[in-house]
Amino acid sequence: MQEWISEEPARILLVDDNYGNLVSLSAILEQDKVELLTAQSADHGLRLMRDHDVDIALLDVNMPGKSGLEMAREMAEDERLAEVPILFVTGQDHDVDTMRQGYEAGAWDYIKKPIDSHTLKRKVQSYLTHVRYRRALKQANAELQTARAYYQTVLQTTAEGIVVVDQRGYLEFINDAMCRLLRSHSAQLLGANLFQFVDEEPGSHGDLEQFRAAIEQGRGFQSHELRLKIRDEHRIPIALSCNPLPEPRRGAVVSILDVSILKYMQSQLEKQAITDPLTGTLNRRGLMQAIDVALARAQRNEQRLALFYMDLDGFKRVNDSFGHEVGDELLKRIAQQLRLHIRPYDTLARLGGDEFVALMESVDNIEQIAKTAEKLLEIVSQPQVLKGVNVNVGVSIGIACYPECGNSVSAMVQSADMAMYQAKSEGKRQYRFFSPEMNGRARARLMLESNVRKAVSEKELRLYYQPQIYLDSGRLRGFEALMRWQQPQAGLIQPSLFIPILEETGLIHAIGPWLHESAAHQFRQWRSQHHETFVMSLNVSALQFGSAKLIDELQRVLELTGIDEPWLEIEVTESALIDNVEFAQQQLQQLRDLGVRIAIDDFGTGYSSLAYLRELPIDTVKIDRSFTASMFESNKDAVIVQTIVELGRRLQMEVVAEGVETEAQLQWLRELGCDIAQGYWFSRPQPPEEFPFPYGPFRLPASTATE
Ligand SMILES: Nc1nc2c(ncn2[C@@H]2O[C@H](COP(=O)(O)O[C@H]3[C@@H](O)[C@H](n4cnc5c(=O)[nH]c(N)nc54)O[C@@H]3COP(=O)(O)O)[C@@H](O)[C@H]2O)c(=O)[nH]1
Repeated sequence: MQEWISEEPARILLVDDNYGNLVSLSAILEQDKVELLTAQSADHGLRLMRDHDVDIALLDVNMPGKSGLEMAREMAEDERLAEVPILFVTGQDHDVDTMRQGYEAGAWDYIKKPIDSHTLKRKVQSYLTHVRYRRALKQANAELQTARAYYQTVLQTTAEGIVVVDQRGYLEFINDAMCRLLRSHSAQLLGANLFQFVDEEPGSHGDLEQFRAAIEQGRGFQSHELRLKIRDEHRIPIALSCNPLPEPRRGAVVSILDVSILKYMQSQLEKQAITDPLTGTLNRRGLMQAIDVALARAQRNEQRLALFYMDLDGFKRVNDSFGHEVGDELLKRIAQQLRLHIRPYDTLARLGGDEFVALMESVDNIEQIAKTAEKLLEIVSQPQVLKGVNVNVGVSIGIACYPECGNSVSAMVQSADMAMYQAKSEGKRQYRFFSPEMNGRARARLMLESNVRKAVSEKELRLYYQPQIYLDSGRLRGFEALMRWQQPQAGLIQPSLFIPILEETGLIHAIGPWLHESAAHQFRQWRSQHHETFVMSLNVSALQFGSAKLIDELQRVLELTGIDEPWLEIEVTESALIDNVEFAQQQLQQLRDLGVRIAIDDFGTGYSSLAYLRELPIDTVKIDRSFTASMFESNKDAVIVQTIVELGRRLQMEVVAEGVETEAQLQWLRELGCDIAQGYWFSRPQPPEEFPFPYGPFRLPASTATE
């Protein structure tokens, strides 16, 4: 039998009180893919329909009891059965009214007996197809509803504002997040134009126009430079992304994210990157940016700019004496006071340590700048009480001006730095304007500095020795070791030229061990040839004296020589002691405990405080050679020399007169009772091989040698 249904299986209900009709209908419709349900009454048919999903029902119109029409009406009232197509099978010609009643009851069609099998099959197949389409449509519709609900949920619950706009920017859809961002309702917003809510960040590169063009031309676009205007009250930064709608729709989907927090965090990070955490002023990086901007502005407006480079004087002493907490407090206090005394729009920065920079824009003339510098000097020099202690520092200021000092950030900073250095080296607590000569000096210094570094690494430094002689006997008291630089091209270089550089670069610490060892080695060699003990004096600068390593270093040297005599003497200047008397006292005592003798160098040129002669463990006082040189010309200098000699005698300290060049000086010092002399009259400082050992005694002028 040829199959008349080519699609899915179908379930067909046949209802007829006549069993024969049921059999013949079944015979026509029967085939593999069809399941036939038969009933001989309407009620039975209804039961079957409630128990099974029926695709189509063929009902006899006239049946005893409940008719086909009544069954159809009952089906219409049942939601599940109402959609099942009904074909009335009838044996009579019905009038129009009866037919209409049938259709009203739910009939889809009529089929007349005797039944033409071909017509029946075609009709049944056509209604089955219809049923399937309807079911598929329903299914698709249900799926669509689900998808819609899904996307609706996504759209409405996302934190991103999402809108759909037409090509001119009019809003066609707006999600809840976007309504919340704009603090409005979708009903109020739909139909409005998106561009009335968007503007651009100052300094943006035309992002608003590009966004408008992208919407009009159906292109994608992204920006982080746009802002959302909220009720014309304020603006929030947004990240915006737009994508064109798929064809044939015109317009775009725009997603908008509030990035206020992100931008705030970003700005905080940027702020931190340019701020000094201790004082809250700008740091070096911030300052460089500020100078850059200020220079551009000054160029544009043809105005003068002044950069004040400030380095505190005596800050290290505060830190060493009172601790870092007080040091930090002082830096904070100074920053506050500087801020109060510069104009609100001027820039203040700390470059780390005790260096501050103030940048002043639109300054009219040099006098105004000088007045400001004087004010800054005065502010910083004010005594402060911090954590219960009195603190006093000063400041050295270097000033560089635009346009005089060039138009680059580095030129300005370097010039001000050089001028500050000049102010420091000329006595501190003052200000200096940068001058081109400073530049030349700075270059020369830089060259010298690199050469000094080379001198250390290439071992070009030497020790020369100058003898010290007892004035009563002419015997050798000892030697002062003096450093020299044997420069291959320039020859012998005096220490006043290179020792300051060794100190500023910290190289003095690197050469310390070599220097001490060389002197000790020399002493041991000479001591083995000399019949009496003598002293070896080493110069120790303020920086070396302040080093915590000095004691260990000298102990090592003493152990190295293994000579159990008080042979080692160190010469320190008054300024090295006066900087921190408490520390000096401890340091000197430790040296004394090691058996090291202490000499005060250049006595009379510094503070000459009698109190420290009493409090500090001092063995020797050296009269500065400037007094020796002028004691015959200046009565005052003669009195000073006489007083120092007298003081030494009374305090039981040895007195060494430096710079003795003439016999007359020698004679007079002997008459005064000065113990020891050192100077060219005996010998210039010389390399060790120039001294014959045993050395001395010196034959002193006859008239006085006998006294
Ligand atoms: N920290 C260190 N400082 C050192 C070291 N070596 C030297 N120095 C210091 O350098 C300063 C200059 O020293 P120098 O040029 O060697 O001058 C010394 C003598 O040459 C000079 N002198 C000695 N006698 C005379 C004289 O009769 N006339 C005259 N015009 N000059 C003379 O005096 C200097 C010795 O001075 P002083 O040290 O004060 O005793 C100098 O201050 C050294 O301290 C070093 O290794 N480390």
